[in-house]
Amino acid sequence: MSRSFVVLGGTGDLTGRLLLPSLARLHETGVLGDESGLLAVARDEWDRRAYREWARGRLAAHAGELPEATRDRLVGRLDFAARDVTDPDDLRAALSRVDGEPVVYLALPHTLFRPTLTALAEVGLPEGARVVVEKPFGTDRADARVLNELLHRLLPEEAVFRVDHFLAKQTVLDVLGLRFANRVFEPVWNAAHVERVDIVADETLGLEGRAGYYDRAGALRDMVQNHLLQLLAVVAMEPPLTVDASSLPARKADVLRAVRPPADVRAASVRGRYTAGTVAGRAVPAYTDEDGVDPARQTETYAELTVTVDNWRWAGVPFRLRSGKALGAARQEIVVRFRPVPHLPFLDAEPEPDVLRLSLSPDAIALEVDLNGTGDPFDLEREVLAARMAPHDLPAYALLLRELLDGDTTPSISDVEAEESWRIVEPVLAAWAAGEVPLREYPAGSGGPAGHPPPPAPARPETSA
Ligand SMILES: NC(=O)C1=CN([C@@H]2O[C@H](COP(=O)(O)OP(=O)(O)OC[C@H]3O[C@@H](n4cnc5c(N)ncnc54)[C@H](OP(=O)(O)O)[C@@H]3O)[C@@H](O)[C@H]2O)C=CC1
Ligand SMILES: O=C1O[C@H](COP(=O)(O)O)[C@@H](O)[C@H](O)[C@H]1O
Repeated sequence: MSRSFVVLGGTGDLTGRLLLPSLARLHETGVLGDESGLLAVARDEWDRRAYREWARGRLAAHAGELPEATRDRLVGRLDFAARDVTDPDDLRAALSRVDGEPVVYLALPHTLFRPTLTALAEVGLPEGARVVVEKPFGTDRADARVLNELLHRLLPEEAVFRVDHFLAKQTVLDVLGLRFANRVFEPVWNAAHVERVDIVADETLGLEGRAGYYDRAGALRDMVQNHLLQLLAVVAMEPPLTVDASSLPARKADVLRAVRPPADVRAASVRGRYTAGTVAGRAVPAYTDEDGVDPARQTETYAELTVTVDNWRWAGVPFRLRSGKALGAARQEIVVRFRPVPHLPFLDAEPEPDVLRLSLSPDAIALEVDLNGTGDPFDLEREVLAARMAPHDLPAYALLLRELLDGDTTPSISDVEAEESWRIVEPVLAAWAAGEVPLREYPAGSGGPAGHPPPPAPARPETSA
């Protein structure tokens, strides 16, 4: 049976910047066979020719490394339907354009998942269909529950793919290898040896024309509720029996169940929004001056949250999650800080405890340790044992699309995880909405809201081990 790929939200930023380039790669490698139909759906009054022109431009901008002939082969296969996907008749008409088992990808603003799945449940899907839902999975926990019910009415859980592309990033996959394929880390991977964990996703990008989605999401829903909590889950989970769809999501779900939201949201969270500034020499307007932003929504572009994982392994260890837009420096990393040694046999020395940095961009791992220096043999000096990984053959989105086209849900978020993640952030969203935590302003290009510096930068430029 042939497969078709249907993107609902086929003119959006995600489709143009990440999905089309990934599809072009997969088409080239044969994962996406020539028999597969490719259909994009959005409300724009375009025809197939106009859509192909748009797609050609997106591919030139975001997949320039692929030969033009490769990009053109994908473009030549694209079909477009100008339809409202929340309308069952429109959706039925759009789906009737493809044959075979459809993979229906909801590349839509999160507020549209419910009306779209409701329409899809009315239209129905053929045997063998799959549904892919982007993040954040709904608007809150109640909405996520409804989404899960709608999905389960349509399909078995094995045919549902809740996307979190951070799970397909190389360093995140490397955390599994590092922890579970080596003897040295796991014995110290617990509260007895780890003092704190920082999970950071600082971006230099601003809104990038995405107000339609972002202004109703904000940094907490856009990054913390999903990507950063998934990183926390991968770092903190118990060893899975096997790295597969039955074990990995279940072990992550255990961690998320154990995460305790902060009792004092005011003390444990920071909420910020950028004002006008300069990022890497580029003038950035204030968030509130961006097209489509409604300042009355008080949407945050910076979110920070500290939680604990209340289980045997992690009791008492703070996990600080932080993400912001239009910051001065881009940084994506997981930083594991170890406790000091129980007794230091070096008189007068006050070394920093060990730090393990797992960098997602670029993909690199660095262990900062204290060694006897090159000068006085009994003095301590900070050294960095570092490894930088060559890029994966496939970028994260292409890897995810390959897995979902194969029907492997190992890197998917389970229904339980999706709902638990909302449970964790909901008290924070409620406190923020009630104005209990001030919305602090920070200039674009700065380090974030004043008084909340990022975790210390690496000890010194990395050298390859
Ligand atoms: N952009 C990114 O970097 C990333 C985005 N994501 C996720 O992807 C999803 C989409 O984000 P993004 O692409 O940025 O959002 P955009 O606002 O850029 O795109 C939304 C798309 O949905 C379409 N759409 C909206 N309403 C309807 C409707 N009723 N019927 C049919 N089509 C509709 C829009 O077209 P039109 O309005 O013309 O109908 C457009 O094609 C979000 O869930 C986001 O979290 C995930 C990772 C990265
Ligand atoms: O999901 C999202 O992720 C991107 C950051 O992902 P990256 O792979 O480019 O690091 C973020 O910019 C966007 O706001 C968010 O929707």
